Amino acid sequence: MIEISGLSKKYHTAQGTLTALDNVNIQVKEGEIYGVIGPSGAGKSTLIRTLNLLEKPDQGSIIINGQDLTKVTAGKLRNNREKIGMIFQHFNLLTSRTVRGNVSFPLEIAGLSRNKRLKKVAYLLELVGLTDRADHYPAELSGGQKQRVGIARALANDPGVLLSDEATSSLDPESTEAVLNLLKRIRDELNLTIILITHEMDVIKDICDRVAVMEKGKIIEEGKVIDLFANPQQNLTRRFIRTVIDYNLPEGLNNIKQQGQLIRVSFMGESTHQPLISLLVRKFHLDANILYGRIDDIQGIPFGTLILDLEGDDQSISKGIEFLSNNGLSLEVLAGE
Ligand SMILES: Nc1ncnc2c1ncn2[C@@H]1O[C@H](COP(=O)(O)OP(=O)(O)OP(=O)(O)O)[C@@H](O)[C@H]1O
Repeated sequence: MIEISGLSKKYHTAQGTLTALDNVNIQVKEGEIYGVIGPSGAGKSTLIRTLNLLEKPDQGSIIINGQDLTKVTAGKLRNNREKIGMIFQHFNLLTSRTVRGNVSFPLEIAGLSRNKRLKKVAYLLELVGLTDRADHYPAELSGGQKQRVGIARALANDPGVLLSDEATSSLDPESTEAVLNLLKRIRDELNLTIILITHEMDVIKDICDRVAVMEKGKIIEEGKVIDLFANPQQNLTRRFIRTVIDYNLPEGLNNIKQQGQLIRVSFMGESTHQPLISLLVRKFHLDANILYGRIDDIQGIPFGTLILDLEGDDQSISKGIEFLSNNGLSLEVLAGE
């Protein structure tokens, strides 16, 4: 369990004081993949650097398994760092070492015997599917393979926590999928806790259990990924969601003469199995014209979006909207007559 409480960090520059982290509170459960998403400058890297013990926060605590990392003395820093693995956007591999040499490096620093190192490296390369590349140099690998070396190296000292800093941002879609699948697999096999920072909502949608949305150093929204998709509260969250699920009315439909009240309905899981729209029409004597609809898949859960043009008297429309809302659908009124 990771408990980040009241974390704050200011930078004092010639231009003035900049608040990079502003009272950040996050709890991550063991074995969870927790995403932090935000635009450039939101404070994501600063958050990772404080978790990584590369920077001290001005205030707050980071408690991992009962120990407050912000209170760790210099002598114990290395021990604690070993328990937190890290992977990077640009891999940070040693170009003059082979794949084997790169994965072996943290074990050499930890003082493991040659025999033990060889065994451990062989196990790690097997785990990430790179046994046949052991004697290659980083320059001879694809981006996805380089990141898998980075993952093997990060796992060398058996960390309980893995920090991922934009680890798929410079990869093509196929390699991104392979790396994300690998992260999911090692989480399952090793019961790792993963904190992942990204500016890509696709990554959050694919592998995160929960997510925090960051803006200007603050967490502005937080929750289960599926709940955030179904019912985003903040404009920034909606903007991120629209990068993966574009639920705006397609352009060609913008000119259609709307007859009644336009609403966007989002539904997921159980509610996709109920005939709520036909119930709405029958119960409240409304006409519902479906202008647009799509069903996406979020981590195996169907997530649907419909844009309806509801026609009827005002009171029936209000009651109908209430009915949909009471039945677990998330609604947004787009425009009225
Ligand atoms: N060492 C530093 N000195 C001064 N200001 C800094 C320093 N590091 C970060 N900042 C500032 O703190 C704010 C948060 O930066 P941070 O790098 O954490 O954001 P980010 O969300 O990771 O952005 P990006 O996605 O572009 O990497 C920014 O306004 C940045 O300019």
